[in-house]
Amino acid sequence: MRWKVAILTASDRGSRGEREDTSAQVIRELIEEEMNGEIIEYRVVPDEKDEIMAALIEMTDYFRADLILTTGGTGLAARDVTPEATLSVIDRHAPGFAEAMRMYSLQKTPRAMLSRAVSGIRGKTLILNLPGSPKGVSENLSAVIDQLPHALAILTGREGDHGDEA
Ligand SMILES: Nc1ncnc2c1ncn2[C@@H]1O[C@H](COP(=O)(O)OP(=O)(O)OP(=O)(O)O)[C@@H](O)[C@H]1O
Ligand SMILES: Nc1nc2c(c(=O)[nH]1)N[C@H]1C(S)=C(S)[C@@H](COP(=O)(O)O)O[C@H]1N2
Repeated sequence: MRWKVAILTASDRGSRGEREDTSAQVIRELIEEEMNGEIIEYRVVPDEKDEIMAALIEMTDYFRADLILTTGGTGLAARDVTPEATLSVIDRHAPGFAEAMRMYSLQKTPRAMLSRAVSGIRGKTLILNLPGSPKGVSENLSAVIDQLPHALAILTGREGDHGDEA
């Protein structure tokens, strides 16, 4: 059993096909190489709360992802609404992941404080927000990836390929 991971990119430019989604590629590489995860669904939506919510709900309730990683829309710009969409679909908060990512990221750049990323649980799916830039994605995901197999094992009641390693 490999962990089933979905990637959701929230980006106006990306949804118009105006930019290669290198941030999603960074997520895919880290998940496949560091966690032996399988990307089961990938979607790009504009920075619209309803569209982000709908994608998160489908990835959870229909695709049954163990983990959803979002990228983009966590900053202070008017159209950045990924955290609000996430908070609208979760049943339970799991703030430790976002806290750990911000703490680690602040050692890389003071700009990390601009990320409003949140983390929480819908059903048996863990949802983590990551920033939009490839560098932000890499640094934030690296901060928590070692703990994810253990976290997902507890959340889902299953063991992944790598079992309870952490
Ligand atoms: N999915 C992505 N792939 C590659 N680079 C990205 C992606 N999302 C954002 N970036 C880059 O990260 C930086 C900050 O992104 P920001 O969230 O402000 O995106 P934006 O381009 O202003 O808006 P949007 O992505 O919503 O159109 C920018 O340099 C942007 O090019
Ligand atoms: N580790 C890390 N975290 C980071 C960054 C980064 O380069 N590295 N960029 C920051 C910046 S500049 C912004 S604006 C916020 C939000 O990014 P987003 O609006 O693209 O989601 O993430 C922050 N978090």
